[in-house]
Amino acid sequence: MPYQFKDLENSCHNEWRAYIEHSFVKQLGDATLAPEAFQHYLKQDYLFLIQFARAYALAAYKSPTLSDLRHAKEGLQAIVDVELDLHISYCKEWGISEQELANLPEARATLAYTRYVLDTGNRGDLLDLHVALSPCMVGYGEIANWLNGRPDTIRGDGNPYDAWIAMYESDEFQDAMQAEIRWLDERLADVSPSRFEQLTRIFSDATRLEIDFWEMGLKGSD
Ligand SMILES: Cc1ncc(CN)c(N)n1
Repeated sequence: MPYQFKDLENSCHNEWRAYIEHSFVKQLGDATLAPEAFQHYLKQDYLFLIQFARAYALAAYKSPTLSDLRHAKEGLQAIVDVELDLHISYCKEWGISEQELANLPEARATLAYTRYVLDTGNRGDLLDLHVALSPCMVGYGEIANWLNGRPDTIRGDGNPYDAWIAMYESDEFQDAMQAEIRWLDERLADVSPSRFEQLTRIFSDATRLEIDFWEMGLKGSD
């Protein structure tokens, strides 16, 4: 049976569910999240997105074919033109200026996650890098869908975090997520069991680092 992206999720089912259904996510959905926790998360996420844009640029550099290059360009564009733009205007609404964002120090959880992905991409090939990027791209789309299916989730004006959910349920983000899954499904179909084993380690590491990112937001850790 050829491997698929779903097999990566299944290989670390507990960590994946702990990431998708984290308390930070639940509180964001039912509007009980402390505003300070959200603001801390937003600031660090700006720094995170800048490093992730670099990782997509690295994917472009590592692309052997025009189609891989286009895929990397779409990932970079989704972060720079869609997510970061929305993020900056969203931060303004939460009282965080672009100037403040530009001068922030990175929290340890941000450093650990982003440098892990960049290092994995530098050491490995394009598939290693995309597997390391996938909990970010696929996870947030899945989180928006999971929140929408949860009875406790509040949508609309009654939830100050509604715009955050809207960003990740948007067609643009969901399309980018599906494109990433398709790209991975095509590549994973050809890998051997031992190669798949190596990739599950990368996927599990990146998923655990996503969990740490939520924890950093909840605890306000630097
Ligand atoms: C930490 C984190 N992970 C994922 C995403 C979604 N691109 C994000 N904005 N921030």
